[in-house]
Amino acid sequence: MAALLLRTSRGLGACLRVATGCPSPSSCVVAAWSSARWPREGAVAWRTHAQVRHYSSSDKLSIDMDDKTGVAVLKLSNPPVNSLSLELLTELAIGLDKLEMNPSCRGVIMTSAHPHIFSAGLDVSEMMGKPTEHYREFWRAVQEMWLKLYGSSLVTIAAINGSSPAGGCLMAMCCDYRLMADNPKYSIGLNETKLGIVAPFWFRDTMMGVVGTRVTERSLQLGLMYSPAEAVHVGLVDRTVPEETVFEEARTEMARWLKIPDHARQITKSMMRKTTIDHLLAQRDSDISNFANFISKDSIQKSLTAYMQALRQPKK
Ligand SMILES: CCCC/C=C\CC(=O)SCCNC(=O)CCNC(=O)[C@H](O)C(C)(C)COP(=O)(O)OP(=O)(O)OC[C@H]1O[C@@H](n2cnc3c(N)ncnc32)[C@H](O)[C@@H]1OP(=O)(O)O
Repeated sequence: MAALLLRTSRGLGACLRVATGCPSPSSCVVAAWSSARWPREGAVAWRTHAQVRHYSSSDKLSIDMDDKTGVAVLKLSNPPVNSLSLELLTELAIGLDKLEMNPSCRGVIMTSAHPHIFSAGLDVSEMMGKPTEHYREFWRAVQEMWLKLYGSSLVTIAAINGSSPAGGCLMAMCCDYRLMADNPKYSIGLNETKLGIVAPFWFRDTMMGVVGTRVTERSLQLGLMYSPAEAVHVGLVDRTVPEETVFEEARTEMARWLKIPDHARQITKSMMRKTTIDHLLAQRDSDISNFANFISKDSIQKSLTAYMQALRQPKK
């Protein structure tokens, strides 16, 4: 059973089942079955070039999987700023799920198709002037993307080739390793308080896992955005590299991680992240209600409107 699990159902939950004994054999069987049926008909457009398979059901995200190296490249492609709309979040969760189920996939490099911006974070327009049901659906999609990325058993490397505020920083922090272009014009951080909103506990926990409690407390309260050099200094980014080499450096870093036997690395990763994941899973519905209530408040809607207006002003 352990060997079967490792090959077929590889989320971090499955890794810990291998270590501790599988409490849910039926879910393991379902995962193996859906893996065998992937890709689902109609859901995915396929092209095959030698050993590189391109699959995507959206023009906002491209995923190229190289069967020979076991490395997939996931590129965000939602102009102008790769904001995380409901559609893109949904595509991300589906794409990550497919990679997780693909037995030849061992690692993912996440990057942006657009120069200068990794991701502007959550699409603010999804959080403004919409009915409560929309906020609930949107927030569930944010949670789902986080669960898939933070809970991935694959090696995940963020090749941060531009600015990465808020939800963009969250995605990067979910990865196992972060490389950032050394361009001082770029910045990264959780700036939620500057929009008058509050990063939820699982954003906080993710950041604490990367930079520790003190830096998280200061960064979150002040909504700090860090230059690439500052981000390395506080441990938010592992290293900066010349802008034109971000992707190649990510590949080299990936090769280093792939030298570690998958099962040992996966179980270790699972041990590190399981408590944080379980915390959200236990409070998923109340977290959605909290978000929907908070974001619907008039005062918060006014704050977001003012922030977006300021963003639209010509830059000095
Ligand atoms: C209770 C809630 C808890 C958690 C919630 C939220 C987490 C989040 O992720 S909230 C989103 C926070 N994001 C930001 O604050 C980023 C804001 N954007 C920027 O700082 C800059 O746009 C950026 C540095 C990314 C890029 O700068 P520029 O290249 O100079 O582009 P522009 O600023 O001119 O923007 C172009 C265009 O995009 C619109 N935009 C930018 N960010 C967003 C966004 N996050 N959502 C929606 N739209 C966004 C911007 O308004 C411009 O629009 P137009 O003026 O209509 O062209």
